Parts: sequence; structure tokens; C-alpha cells
Amino acid sequence: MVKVAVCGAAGGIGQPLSLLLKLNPLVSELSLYDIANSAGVAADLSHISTPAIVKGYAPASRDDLEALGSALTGCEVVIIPAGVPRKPGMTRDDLFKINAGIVRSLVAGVAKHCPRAVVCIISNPVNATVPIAAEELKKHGVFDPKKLFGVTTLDSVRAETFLAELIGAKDPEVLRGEVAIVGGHSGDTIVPLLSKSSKHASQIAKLPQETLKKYIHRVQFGGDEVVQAKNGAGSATLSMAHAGYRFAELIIQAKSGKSVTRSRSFTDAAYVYLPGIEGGKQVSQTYGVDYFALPVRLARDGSAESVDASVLKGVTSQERELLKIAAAGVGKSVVQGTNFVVGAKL
Ligand SMILES: NC(=O)C1=CN([C@@H]2O[C@H](COP(=O)(O)OP(=O)(O)OC[C@H]3O[C@@H](n4cnc5c(N)ncnc54)[C@H](O)[C@@H]3O)[C@@H](O)[C@H]2O)C=CC1
Ligand SMILES: O=C([O-])CC(=O)C(=O)O
Repeated sequence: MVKVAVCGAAGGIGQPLSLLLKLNPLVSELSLYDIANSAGVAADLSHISTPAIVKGYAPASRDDLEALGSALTGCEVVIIPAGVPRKPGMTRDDLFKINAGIVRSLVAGVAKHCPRAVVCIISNPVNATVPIAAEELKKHGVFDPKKLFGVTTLDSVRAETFLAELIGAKDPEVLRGEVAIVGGHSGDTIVPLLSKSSKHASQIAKLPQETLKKYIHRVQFGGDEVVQAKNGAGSATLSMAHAGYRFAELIIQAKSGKSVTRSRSFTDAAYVYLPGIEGGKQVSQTYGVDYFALPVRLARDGSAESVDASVLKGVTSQERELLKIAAAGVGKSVVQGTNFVVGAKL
């Protein structure tokens, strides 16, 4: 049984994500932290007849850190979807100004109150907020690279859904894990490696080049479709709650002793600190970046045992180009995120 915290639990992602977590019988307690309405969301979810005990926490004032401490104490998994979402015309990078500080303060709470927890960062721009989290954890002397994940599962979910449409697969679930998504989580840092698909390679090979090009672009910019359709009311929330839960569920299952292995024993990709995880160092050297999304294998404590660097071998020349572009974009965000903490005065 696992105690899980959601920080930003009353938001567009936080509410449905908390609902999905409440439905998981392996969750013993759900700590819902938000600066607004967490009590209401907790009261609502607490009426659902599943084992998880649900408690809501909110700070009494801007300087109140006690509620965050109470929410995080004893938590083994912390999921962070706190922060502002995009509006049409904005890039994820435009969110940095507000979300960088939010993520930093929440992760400081993790460092103090549950330093051994597995932390999943959803708040954008993920390419930069994960380095912020890493630097903040380092500052407190509790950084374990194996326990920090940037959640990029929505890119995999989209890749599977859009590919199912193209090859006429009625149930996109059959494509789960079929398209390795690597790089980062924004625009051209997202790289779907179609050449790595094994079971559906012949169907993919029949698709015209132009279709494949459009497919890659749609996976990279899928978030924009939702931002535009919501027209000022935010970005993906429901599909993100599903995706965030899909990744968190793997961690919860691993911690509960359930097998989470899928094809090639690697699960969904996540954005991680490469030098700290088996298999990551060489990718870091090859692409000149410390962070990259790669398929991860989870250990029994829900941490990253290793990353699957083999997906980057034997790619097509077009994919190699995409990887170079992604690495350049990720590199810039990593510098921005790192400097936010390292360069900032205490
Ligand atoms: N990683 C990914 O694939 C995706 C990431 N996102 C990102 O997730 C974030 C949240 O998106 P939404 O839920 O749609 O936004 P939202 O505005 O609906 O919810 C955000 C919640 O965070 C709370 N919050 C703000 N500051 C806080 C703090 N200091 N402590 C605790 N809670 C705080 C707000 O009160 C609000 O309830 C955005 O940054 C968005 O860009 C969105 C979709 C996909
Ligand atoms: O597009 C956004 O801003 C939200 C997001 O990360 C996504 O939907 O992939």
C-alpha cells in the first residue's frame, strides 16, 4: 500500500488524476495539496468507496509552509501538476516565469518532509522544471536521480492514438509501448522513433512519407490542438490525468511488488537525469545533454533501475536529425532550469 501526494490537486489535471488514484486499491492514503479548494476536492473524493484515505491540505497564508509539510510527510510518491497552463499563442517556455518558482517551492517541501519519495513532475515546461527540481533536491543533499521523473507519458499516449488512426487499429492499447518517445516534452524536442516499432513495422512501412511527416508533427505539437480547442480555458487536462496516472500506476505497482515489465522489460519513457541512471551516461555524452526522455525500467521501489539507450541505436537518418534538434532544445531548457536554482540567491 502506497501513500501518494498530488500537489496542485484542485486543478484541471489534479482533480481527475486524484480521482484515478483514489480508484487504485494499492493507494493507502491520498494527500491532496493545493493553494485553493483542496478541502472540497478531498471531501468529494473521500465519499468514494475505495480504501484510500483522502485528506486535503491548503496553506493558511502565503508564508505558511506547515500545510505542505503535513501533506508530504510519509508520502512515497509525489506527483506535481501545480502551476499555470498555456493559452493560445503561448509556448510551454512562456510558463517558466510562474511555474519555475512553484515547482521549486514544492520540491523544497519534498526535500524536507519526504526526501525518499519518488517525484513525478507534470508542471511545464517539463524540460526545465525537472532540472529545477533536481537542483533543489541537490541543494538539500537529497537528490536521487533514480527517483525524479519528468512525466512525458502524454506524448506516448498521443503517439499510440494517432498511429492507431493511421493503421486502422481499433484499440490503440495494442500499440502501447510500440513507439519509443524520446527527447523532451515540447514541440521539436519530442521525438517519436517509429523505426523502433516491431510488431507494426510492416503496417508503418506502407504509410506514405508525407503521412509519416505529418504524424511526427502531430505528436510533437499535439498539445497545441487542445490549447486551441479550449480557446483560452487551458491545455490538456483529462488526457494528461490519464497519462500521469498511467505512469504513476507503474510506480505504485512496482512499489507494491507487482510486475510492471512490458515489451523489452522497459515501461513508458520519462524525462530523467541521465548521468545518474544506468544506461544514461553514454546518451548524455553522445548528445551533450544531461536530461532526456527515454524508456525506463523500474526497480521494486519504483525508482528508475535503468534507461533503454538501445532505442537510439540504428535509427533512420531522419530520426537522427530530429534527435539532434531535440538535444539542442533540451540543452537550452536545462541551462535555464539549472540557473534558476544555482544562480538564484537563497
Ligand atoms: N507534462 C505534461 O505532459 C503536461 C503538463 N501540463 C502542465 O500541468 C500544469 C497544470 O495544468 P492544469 O492542471 O491544466 O492547470 P490548472 O490551472 O487547472 O491547475 C493548476 C493548479 O495548481 C494550483 N497551484 C498553483 N500554485 C500552486 C502552489 N504553489 N502549490 C500548490 N498548488 C498550486 C492551482 O491552484 C491550480 O489548482 C501546467 O503547467 C501545464 O502546462 C499540462 C498538460 C500536459
Ligand atoms: O500543451 C500544453 O501546454 C500542455 C502539454 O504539455 C501537453 O498537452 O502536452
